[in-house]
Amino acid sequence: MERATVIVAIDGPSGTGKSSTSKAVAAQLGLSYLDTGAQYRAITWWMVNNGIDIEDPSAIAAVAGKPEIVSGTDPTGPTITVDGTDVAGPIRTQEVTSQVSAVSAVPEVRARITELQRSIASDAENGIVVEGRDIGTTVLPDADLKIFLTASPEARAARRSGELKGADVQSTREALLKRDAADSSRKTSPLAKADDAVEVDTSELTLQQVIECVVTLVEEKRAGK
Ligand SMILES: Nc1ncnc2c1ncn2[C@@H]1O[C@H](COP(=O)(O)OP(=O)(O)OP(=O)(O)O)[C@@H](O)[C@H]1O
Ligand SMILES: Nc1ccn([C@H]2C[C@H](O)[C@@H](COP(=O)(O)O)O2)c(=O)n1
Repeated sequence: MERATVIVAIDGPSGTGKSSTSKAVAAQLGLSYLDTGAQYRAITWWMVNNGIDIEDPSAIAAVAGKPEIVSGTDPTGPTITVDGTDVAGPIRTQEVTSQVSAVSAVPEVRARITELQRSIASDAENGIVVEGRDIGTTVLPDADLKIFLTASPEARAARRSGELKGADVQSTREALLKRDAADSSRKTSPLAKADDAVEVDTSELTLQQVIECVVTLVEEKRAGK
């Protein structure tokens, strides 16, 4: 029998296609969509804007509860605001990207954002696709379906360089690997594949093929297979 709601967790390193895949799958299946990386970027943006010393975890922890972060979960037009300000653009700057791993490693930040993520997921009436680094392992360990996307560093760097309009592939590759290493080695809920996640290597797949693969997995779950 087909189940009414479905919770899908999609994790993986940077540039493996989590956001593109999750948005498309959610739109196709009528589910909500949550980009948890955008939430960590938003809190990092707030820390930078408020002059918080990013090198000092206790300073970050002391103010982790202050910013109000609101995520819109329509996959065709996801939104993110901090204290009512639209930060969808500013959270993608190099300044934020280079500091987000340090901010997201602070346990008080993770506790705050994890609580927000669980609340958004439980409010999603038709189900939700939630993408990030620790969704299957920590945020939603009871998700109906867990996917772990991977891709070679070369494929990921080529994709990102294309997005950044010809940025140097080698330095893009190094920056990706540096962020992955920081995200995988932090003590609190590091980037990791859940034991029961389905791993999909996207290196040789088109985005459309990855989307079809995930849609099929969700439909099988919904059908109770
Ligand atoms: N299978 C694929 N083949 C080719 N390009 C892809 C594929 N999947 C995603 N892309 C492209 O790669 C880039 C990165 O994808 P996306 O932002 O979805 O990755 P991500 O895993 O969410 O990254 P991050 O964790 O850094 O936010 C985008 O330009 C996207 O269009
Ligand atoms: N569940 C998550 C999602 C993201 N992060 C951190 C680590 C990433 O480097 C950063 C930005 O994510 P992106 O926009 O690249 O997906 O946010 C995390 O710790 N946990």
